[in-house]
Amino acid sequence: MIDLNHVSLRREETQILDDVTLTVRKDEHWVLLGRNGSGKTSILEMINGYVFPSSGTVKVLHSIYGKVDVREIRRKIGYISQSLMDKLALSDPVWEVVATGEFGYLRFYEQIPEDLKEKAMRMLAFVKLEHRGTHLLGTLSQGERKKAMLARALMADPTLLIMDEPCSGLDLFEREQLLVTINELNMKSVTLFYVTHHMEEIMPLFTHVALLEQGKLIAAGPKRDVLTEENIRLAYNVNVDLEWHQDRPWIRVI
Ligand SMILES: Nc1ncnc2c1ncn2[C@@H]1O[C@H](COP(=O)(O)OP(=O)(O)OP(=O)(O)O)[C@@H](O)[C@H]1O
Repeated sequence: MIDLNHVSLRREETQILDDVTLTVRKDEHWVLLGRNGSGKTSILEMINGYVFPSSGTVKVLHSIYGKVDVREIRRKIGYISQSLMDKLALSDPVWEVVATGEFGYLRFYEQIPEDLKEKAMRMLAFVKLEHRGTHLLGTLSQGERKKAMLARALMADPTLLIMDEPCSGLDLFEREQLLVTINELNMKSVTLFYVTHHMEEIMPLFTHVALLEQGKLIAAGPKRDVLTEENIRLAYNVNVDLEWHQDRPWIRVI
């Protein structure tokens, strides 16, 4: 699904990524963790083909970037981020915003076919937001907007779904609701690549974790191997106690 092979990224004097090698296979769901400025967004932008490495190769969905039309690959990638959320039209009905995901548009300027509306409503039902379908996006709570964005990403039936801090800004209730919906994505044949600052968001469906520190991967692999108190101390320079509860990691700073 994703193959980063000895990837480095430099911008002027800054070494943003330093020899990152990471393989994400089908049927795995990954979480990328790391401190502010460790290079997480840079990795996501590389996977989306918006940024090219200074050295190394990026292979996504069996295609090596630089040798293919990245727009073709992007059609199979769902990307959920705050910057995308900021571009969606708050004055449009939710179902219409969701339907734009079919083509990757930001807005429709023509009549929308009825079958597309029905599909958008089905995606809204999957994220349990059908009852808000005819409301305007701007009237939804932050959590509902994130769910709408997830429904929009699912319209194109992505092979890979990248989520950049989808729970940021959500209260406990909204966050848990969104996480339950994300956990239900294991019913679909989509590979998840999820960035967060909060380890308790690592829901049971996630299988693997990668830990970045100052542009270097310090650990990557099955979640219980990577999420150790020692690795967390190395990545965050904080001593923690770690416990697993209902297959989610919970940490306590000590
Ligand atoms: N175009 C650029 N030119 C110079 N430095 C850059 C550029 N883009 C990113 N950086 C630097 O690279 C580092 C990694 O940035 P990146 O946004 O990938 O980190 P991040 O882990 O996503 O951070 P956060 O958790 O705060 O979102 C940061 O120090 C950032 O300032």
